[in-house]
Amino acid sequence: MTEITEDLLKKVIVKRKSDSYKGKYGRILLIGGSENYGGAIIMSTEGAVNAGAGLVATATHPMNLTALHARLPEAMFLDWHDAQLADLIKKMDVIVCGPGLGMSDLAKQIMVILRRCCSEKQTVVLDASALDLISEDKTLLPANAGHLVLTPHQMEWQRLSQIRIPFQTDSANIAALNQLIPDSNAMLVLKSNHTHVYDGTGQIFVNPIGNPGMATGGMGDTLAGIIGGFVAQFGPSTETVLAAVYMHSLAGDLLYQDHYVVRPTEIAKVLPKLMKKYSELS
Ligand SMILES: NC(=O)C1=CN([C@@H]2O[C@H](COP(=O)(O)OP(=O)(O)OC[C@H]3O[C@@H](n4cnc5c(N)ncnc54)[C@H](OP(=O)(O)O)[C@@H]3O)[C@@H](O)[C@H]2O)[C@@H](O)CC1
Ligand SMILES: Nc1ncnc2c1ncn2[C@@H]1O[C@H](COP(=O)(O)OP(=O)(O)O)[C@@H](O)[C@H]1O
Ligand SMILES: [Mg+2]
Repeated sequence: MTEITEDLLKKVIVKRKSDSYKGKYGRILLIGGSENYGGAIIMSTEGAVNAGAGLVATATHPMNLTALHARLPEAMFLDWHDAQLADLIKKMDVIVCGPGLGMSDLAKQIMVILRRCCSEKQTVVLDASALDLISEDKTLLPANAGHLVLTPHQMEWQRLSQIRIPFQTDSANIAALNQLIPDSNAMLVLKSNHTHVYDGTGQIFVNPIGNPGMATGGMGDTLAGIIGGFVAQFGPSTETVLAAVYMHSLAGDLLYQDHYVVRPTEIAKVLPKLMKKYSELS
């Protein structure tokens, strides 16, 4: 097992080249946010924008439009009922699906569209309801994606893997991941107070940082957006995902020094400054 270290941030977060434009930092689509869970996809989107994705679009329930744009005019919006969703998915480098998506028939249809439209050039990050929908119907897994990153908390992983929380050992988790997705391009980010990350080749990484101030609704939604934003601009490697996991907790620890509770939106807020610092050390 390998501990993720700060050095990885210096390696992954490189200085931006003068000779570049938004298209060089990745296109990302975030899908989620039903009537009751609009905040989830807004927090994910905030994670992706502040992590530096070049172009960000959000497909969500139309009632979230005003709130989304009030916080994030940087994000493009698509009504998730719109038939253009399929074409939009095809144009993206990264798709994050699940935060606040819910378990409705429409949510299932969206998963079917995602599975049909994603391709080997793309990374799909699956979180929250997307994982729960796959637990109910494994055929919804977007297996054609070039890279898949699953980000369950322990209960979501229990539903998906059928391994009860006390029995979620590294060896059991690796076996379940390989059974679910035989492709070595899949990663499992199993979130907890010490998140373990498994890549498809059997390597195990542990995140040694983070704090209980981060036990706040929306913290995982934000992480999914940060992972997506990192992959969009730094490429779909194991190191990129590990750096995103570490950066999320590092921001949390920084805030926890003088905050009793760490708000997910505050994590997103400090990202650009922290990323600047590490890019100058690279
Ligand atoms: N602002 C918004 O819009 C927000 C919207 N959100 C959206 O809500 C949707 C549902 O997601 P969810 O995570 O809230 O619910 P679910 O998957 O049922 O898990 C809770 C159950 O699992 C159990 N549990 C055991 N271990 C656990 C662990 N380590 N971590 C967490 N839970 C653990 C836990 O046990 P208990 O608390 O009862 O002890 C409980 O029984 C999803 O779409 C998400 O994106 C949220 O992100 C919040 C902010
Ligand atoms: N006690 C803790 N110590 C460190 N990190 C924590 C702790 N509690 C929660 N986290 C982090 O917060 C996030 C919670 O994710 P999740 O349960 O999916 O949140 P949500 O669905 O509400 O957005 C994970 O990244 C997890 O590692
Ligand atoms: Mg979650």
